Amino acid sequence: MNPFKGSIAILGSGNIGISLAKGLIKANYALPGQISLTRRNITNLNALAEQGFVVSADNAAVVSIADIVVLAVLPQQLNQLLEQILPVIKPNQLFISVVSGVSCADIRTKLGETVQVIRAMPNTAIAIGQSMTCVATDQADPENIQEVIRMFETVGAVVKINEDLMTSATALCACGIAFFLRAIRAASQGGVEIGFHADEALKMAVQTAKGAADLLLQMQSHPEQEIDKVTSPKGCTIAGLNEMEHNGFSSSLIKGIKLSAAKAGALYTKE
Ligand SMILES: NC(=O)C1=CN([C@@H]2O[C@H](COP(=O)(O)OP(=O)(O)OC[C@H]3O[C@@H](n4cnc5c(N)ncnc54)[C@H](O)[C@@H]3O)[C@@H](O)[C@H]2O)C=CC1
Ligand SMILES: O=C(O)[C@@H]1CCC=N1
Repeated sequence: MNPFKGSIAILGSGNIGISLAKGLIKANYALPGQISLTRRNITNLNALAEQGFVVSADNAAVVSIADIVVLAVLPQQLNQLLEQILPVIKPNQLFISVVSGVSCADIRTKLGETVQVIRAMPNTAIAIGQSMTCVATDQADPENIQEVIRMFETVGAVVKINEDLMTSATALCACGIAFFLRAIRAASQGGVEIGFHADEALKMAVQTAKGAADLLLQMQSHPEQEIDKVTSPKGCTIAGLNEMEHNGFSSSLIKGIKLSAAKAGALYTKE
């Protein structure tokens, strides 16, 4: 892998900003000294400073020297942040926004038409190189799109999508981590009811979920193909599965994902 040579500023180093920083280091995309992390209260970044990351509360200072700027604050915190950095941005500077519900055009409206804006929607598994990241832009240059795809490919899988699907990607992939985690927790709770200690039930549920995901990834098969191999006629799997469906298992996931997507599209207020 060809490491990135420039400097990266991650503005808003909370859950996803820190996960991204850790993932990029783990993947050898950059060295800690190439990555500046900002946050309102930087004492929360002491451990990362000790690992060699540049830590600062001064967004404008780090943007003024950055080749790539990652916007990783909450949607409701974005306008104030953009006002802070507006005086120091450089023409054609590359901005990667992971902020949900904010378009490339929204960001250019605040920073000016010369900046390059690409949106990325990773998930927290980026910290261990297992993100599903969707990337979209309206008018960024192809070489910048390639660099952003390369960056996120070092920390998981990447799909380039149309920008109008970014809120859907937020629900399915970024929120999706939480949905699958809750499913694993529920399975482990079921495991406790049928006789296992909580720790062993969780371990069994986690490995079983991992096996299910890996089956699909490695066999390139459809979930129902794999389900058909488990459901013996008159057996216990189909009995359990149908009971779950009678109680709305698939329907509940579908409805939750639809609601998340609608909410993701309404998180940002332009003014
Ligand atoms: N958490 C997740 O799994 C994902 C989150 N996102 C998006 O990433 C963004 C951040 O989400 P989280 O990391 O979960 O939120 P968070 O609340 O953990 O992190 C945001 C950070 O920004 C800092 N911040 C706020 N204003 C600032 C400013 N002016 N200057 C510097 N730092 C500032 C806050 O102190 C906080 O540490 C959101 O827009 C969210 O929609 C996208 C994909 C996944
Ligand atoms: O819950 C949220 O709003 C953010 C966006 C995607 C994941 N977390």
